[in-house]
Amino acid sequence: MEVFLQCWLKLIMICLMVLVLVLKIAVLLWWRPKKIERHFSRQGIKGPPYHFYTGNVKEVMAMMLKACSQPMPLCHNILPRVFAFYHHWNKIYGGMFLVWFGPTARVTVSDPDMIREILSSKSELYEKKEGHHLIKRLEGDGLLSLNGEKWGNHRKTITPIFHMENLKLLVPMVVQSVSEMIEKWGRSRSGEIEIEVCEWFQRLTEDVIMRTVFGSWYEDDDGKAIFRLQAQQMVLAAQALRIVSLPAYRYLPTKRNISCWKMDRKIKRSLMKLIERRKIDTRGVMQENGAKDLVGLMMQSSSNITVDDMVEECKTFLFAGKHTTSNLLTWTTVLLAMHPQWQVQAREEVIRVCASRDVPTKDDVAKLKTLTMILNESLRLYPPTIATIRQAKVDVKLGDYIIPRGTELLIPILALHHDQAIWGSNANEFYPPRFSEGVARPAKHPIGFIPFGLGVRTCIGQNLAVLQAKLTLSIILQRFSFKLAPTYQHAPTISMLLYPQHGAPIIFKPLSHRDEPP
Ligand code: HEM
Repeated sequence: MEVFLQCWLKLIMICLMVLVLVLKIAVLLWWRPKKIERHFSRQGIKGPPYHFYTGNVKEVMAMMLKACSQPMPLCHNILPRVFAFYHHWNKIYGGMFLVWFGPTARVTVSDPDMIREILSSKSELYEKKEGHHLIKRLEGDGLLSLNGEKWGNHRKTITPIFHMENLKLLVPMVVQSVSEMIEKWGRSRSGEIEIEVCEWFQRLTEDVIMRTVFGSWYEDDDGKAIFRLQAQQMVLAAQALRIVSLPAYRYLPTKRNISCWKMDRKIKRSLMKLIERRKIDTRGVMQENGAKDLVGLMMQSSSNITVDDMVEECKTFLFAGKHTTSNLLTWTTVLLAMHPQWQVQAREEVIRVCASRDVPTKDDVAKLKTLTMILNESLRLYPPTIATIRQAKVDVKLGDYIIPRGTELLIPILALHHDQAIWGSNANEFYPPRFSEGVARPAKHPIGFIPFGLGVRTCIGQNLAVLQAKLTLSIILQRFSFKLAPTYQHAPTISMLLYPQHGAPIIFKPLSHRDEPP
C-alpha cells in the first residue's frame, strides 16, 4: 500500500513539474508577448501580430529574401531592397512600430529626437544587448558588445590609438599597402583591367587593421588564416540569424555549433601566439614608426586587462576594422564609377593638392574637400552599418512613450539617411555638395547623419576608416580612371553589413601621370 502511495506521489510530482514547465513556457512565449503587445498598442505603437515562439521572423525573412531575389535599377533608392521589412511595415504602422524577433519585442525608432535620447542624452538608461552567440564568437566579447565598467576601462585604454597624431604615423604604412597592391594592376598598362573591388578592398583593410592591432610584429600568414576563419564564421552566423533558436541551443553539439567552436578555438590559438610574440618584444608600446598599437597599449594598461580580454578585443577589431572600411571603399568606388563627373572632380582635386608628389601626404589628405564630401555622401546613401540596437535597462520614458525594461530599440540608420523629411526631395540622389558646409548642416535635423553612431558608444575607429579611405581613393584616382564592368549588377544587400550581393566588378584604365581621363 505504501509503495503504491509513493508511486502516486511521484507521478503527481512529475505531473506538477510538467505543468509548471508548460505554464512557464506559455507565459514566456505567449502571455508575456501578448501583454507587451497590448501595452504598446494602448500607446499607439502597433505592428504585425506576434506569432507563438517565432514572432515575426518568418515574415521578416520572407520579405528580405524576396527583395534580394529581384534586381533593382541603377539608382540609390535602396531602402526597399535592403531593409524590406522596415520599408513595408513603416508604410503600414508609421516610423515607430513593434516587431517580434522570436519572443523578444523590438520597437523601431526613426524619430531623430528619440534617437538622440537613446544614444546620447539618456544613454545611461540603455545598453548594448547580448547578440546571437555565433555573432558574439565572431565579433568577440570586446568594445562592440561590452557594457559598464569593463567597457569604460577598455575604451579609455584603446582610445589613444585612434587619436589623429597616432593615426598620422600610420600613413606611410597605409600608402605602402595600397601602392603595393595597385602596382599589380599598373603592370597591365596596355589596357584596361577588371577588378572585383569588394574582395580587393577587403585584402587591403586586413593588412592595415593587423598592423593597427599588432604593430609590425605580425607575419602575413598569421593574419590571413584568422581572416579566413572569420569569413567562414560570418557565413554560419548569417545562416543562424534566419531562424529562432532556444537559448539552450548554443550549448548543443549541432553541426553548425561544432564547426563554429572549432574555428573559434583555432582563432584564439593564433591570436594567443601573436599576443605572446608581441609580449616578448621589449620595445614597449611603440612600433618602429613610433605609433601605438592595440595589443601594446593593452599590455601596458594599469586596468587589469587579461590575455583573454586581449584575445576578445583583437577579434572585435579585426572584424570591425576590416569589413566596415572595405565596405565604405567599395560603395564609394561604385558611386564614382556611376557618376563619372564626380570622379573627374575628385581626381582634379587630388592632382592639384598632391602636385608632383607620387602619393598623398597626411597634410594633403586634410585638404581634399571634394573627396570628403563624396565620402560623406557615400556614408549617407550606403552606410556600412545600416542599423543599431539598444535594450532598455529599466522601464523608461522615451518621448511620451513608456518602454518596458528589456525592450529592444532598433535604430534604422539607413532609413534615417534616406528620409525625405530630413534630406529633402533629393534624398535618394547622389549629391555630394549637400556636405559642402560639413556634416552638421545639410540635414534638417542634426541627428540626420549618424553613419558612425552617436554619443559615448560612437565608433572608435572612424578616424582610421576615413583616413584609410581618403588615402586609398586618392592613390587610385591619381593613377586610374574607372567605370562599372558590364557584368556589374546593382544589388545592395544586408549580410550583417551592407554588401553588393553580386560583387562589385570595376574596370580600371591606367592614366599616364597627368592624363585627363577618357
Ligand atoms: C566606414 C567605417 C565604419 C563605420 C561605418 C562604422 C560604424 C560604426 C557604428 C555605427 C558604431 C556604433 C554602433 C552602435 O552604436 O551600436 C561603431 C562602433 C564601433 N566601431 Fe566602427 N565603423 C567603422 C569603422 C571602424 C573601424 C575601422 C574600427 C576599428 C579599427 C571600428 C571599431 C568599432 C568599435 C570597436 C566600435 C564599438 C565602440 C564602443 O562601443 O565603444 N569601426 N562603428
